[in-house]
Amino acid sequence: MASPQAGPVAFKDVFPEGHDAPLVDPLPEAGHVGVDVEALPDNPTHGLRLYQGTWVPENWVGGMAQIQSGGLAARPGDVVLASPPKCGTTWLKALAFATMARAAHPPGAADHPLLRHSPHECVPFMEGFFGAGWGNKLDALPSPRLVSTHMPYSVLPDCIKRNLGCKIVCGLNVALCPKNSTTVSFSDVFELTCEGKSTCGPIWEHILGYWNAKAPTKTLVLFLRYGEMLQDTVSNVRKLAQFLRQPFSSAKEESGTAKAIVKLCSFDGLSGLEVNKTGNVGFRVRLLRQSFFRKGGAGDWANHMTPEMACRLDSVMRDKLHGLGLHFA
Ligand SMILES: Nc1ncnc2c1ncn2[C@@H]1O[C@H](COP(=O)(O)OS(=O)(=O)O)[C@@H](OP(=O)(O)O)[C@H]1O
Repeated sequence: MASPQAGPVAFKDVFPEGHDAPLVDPLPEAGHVGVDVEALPDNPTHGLRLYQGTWVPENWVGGMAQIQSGGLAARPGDVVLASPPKCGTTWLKALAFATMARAAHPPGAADHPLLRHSPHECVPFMEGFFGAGWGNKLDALPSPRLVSTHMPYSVLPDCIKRNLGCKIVCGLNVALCPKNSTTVSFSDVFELTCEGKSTCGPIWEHILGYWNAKAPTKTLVLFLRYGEMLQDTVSNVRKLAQFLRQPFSSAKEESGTAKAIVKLCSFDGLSGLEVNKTGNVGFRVRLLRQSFFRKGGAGDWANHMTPEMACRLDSVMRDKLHGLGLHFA
């Protein structure tokens, strides 16, 4: 079992060249991929393309294709955070990083990386890295690596799916309450979301892919649900630590360290930091705070959506995920 003392991830390993890396648009021209990419004609502003059955921003396609074509050599200890966009990725990144790196970076430390760097800097976004030509940086990271992706299971490379020790943590907000985050953050694309044309959608396919992968494959998949995490974050961090094979060693560690991790990664804690308001996430994002820390919590959808819209989206999700045993909040 990997011990936290083995020095799993540490900030310096993620960005070896430090925080001063220039802003790089991770999205080079996708056109060079050529195959299997169709324009989404009625949504030109969002620039989504259909890539292998998934709607993705044009500038992620190149990175995805590189990962699929052998760019990434998965290793047994790799941990992949796989969540649809706007479903709690930032929080999941912070919690997983703080948990895995707790030996190198105790969560209460005054110089903890998450106080100086965005969670998106601490956990590299795979397709963005490859798209920006930084794939070799992931190669250089020591095991166990912690990376993130918005790719659905169907698009993930086989080396991750078949690697006995690879672990996937899937953040699930939408399965319980799709109207909460995705469509609020992207409220102008409500209709398209209902049709499945949302970033890395159809969103139900994203959920189904990882959900169905749990049983038959050897890949280890853990689902964490945003709503449940809001209700009892400490228990979910305990579950996460166990899944990562870095369980808290004692009740004392659990009550101290786990609670410190939760505090460090809380919405109020992270969103108030200067780095998360104006900082550099390693790639170009306009309106940083609005993108990753808009409101937090559950239920804000009611301020952005009519009851009819909410009902429609619930009904679409219920219909698509029928029989999975996933309940709606
Ligand atoms: N620490 C913490 N705790 C609880 N909730 C948090 C946290 N950090 C981010 N968020 C909320 O997550 C929403 C953004 O989703 P993502 O992080 O998945 O966005 S992204 O895909 O990485 O762009 C977005 O939700 P909304 O505010 O409803 O838009 C964020 O507020």
